[in-house]
Amino acid sequence: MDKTFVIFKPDCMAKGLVGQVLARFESAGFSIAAAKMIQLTPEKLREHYAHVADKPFFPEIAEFMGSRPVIVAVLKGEGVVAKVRDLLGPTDSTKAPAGTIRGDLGENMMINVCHASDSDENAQIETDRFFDPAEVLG
Ligand SMILES: Nc1ncnc2c1ncn2[C@@H]1O[C@H](COP(=O)(O)OP(=O)(O)OP(=O)(O)O)[C@@H](O)[C@H]1O
Repeated sequence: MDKTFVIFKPDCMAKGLVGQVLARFESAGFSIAAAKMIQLTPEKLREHYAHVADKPFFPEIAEFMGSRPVIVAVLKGEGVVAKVRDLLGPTDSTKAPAGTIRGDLGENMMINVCHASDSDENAQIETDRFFDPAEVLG
C-alpha cells in the first residue's frame, strides 16, 4: 500500500484545524497508518529541512516548527503521495487555489498548515526519521 508522511504544523495545531484537515485526507480515501504528537527538536529539524538549511529563511522555519508540539502521521492509500500534495496545494498559501487546504486555511509560504512528502522515497525516509517500523500499520 502507498504511504506518505505528514506533519500537522504549529499553525494547524494552534488554530484547531487538525480535525478538518484530517477529514479532507480521509474523505479522499486515505487512512492513518501511524500518528503521534511530538515536539520537534533542533536536531530533527536540521535533518528534516536539510535541503533548505543554507537558505536565509531556515532559522525562521526552525523556530516556527519548534514553537509548539506538532502531530506527525503516516497516511496510506492508493496514490497517496501525489494526491495529498494536490489536496494541500502549492507551498505558498497565498498562491494556493481555493478548495486546497493551503488555499483555504494557510497564510503564507511558511505558515502553510501541513507538510507532506514529495516522493515515495522521501516518504520512507521521513517516516523512518519519526517512527519505528513497528509503529506503522502495513
Ligand atoms: N521562501 C520561503 N520563505 C519562507 N519559508 C519558506 C520559503 N520556501 C520554503 N519555505 C518553508 O520551507 C518548507 C520546505 O520548503 P520546500 O521547498 O521543501 O516546500 P514543500 O515541500 O512544499 O514544503 P513542506 O516540506 O512543508 O511540504 C516550506 O513548507 C516552508 O515552510
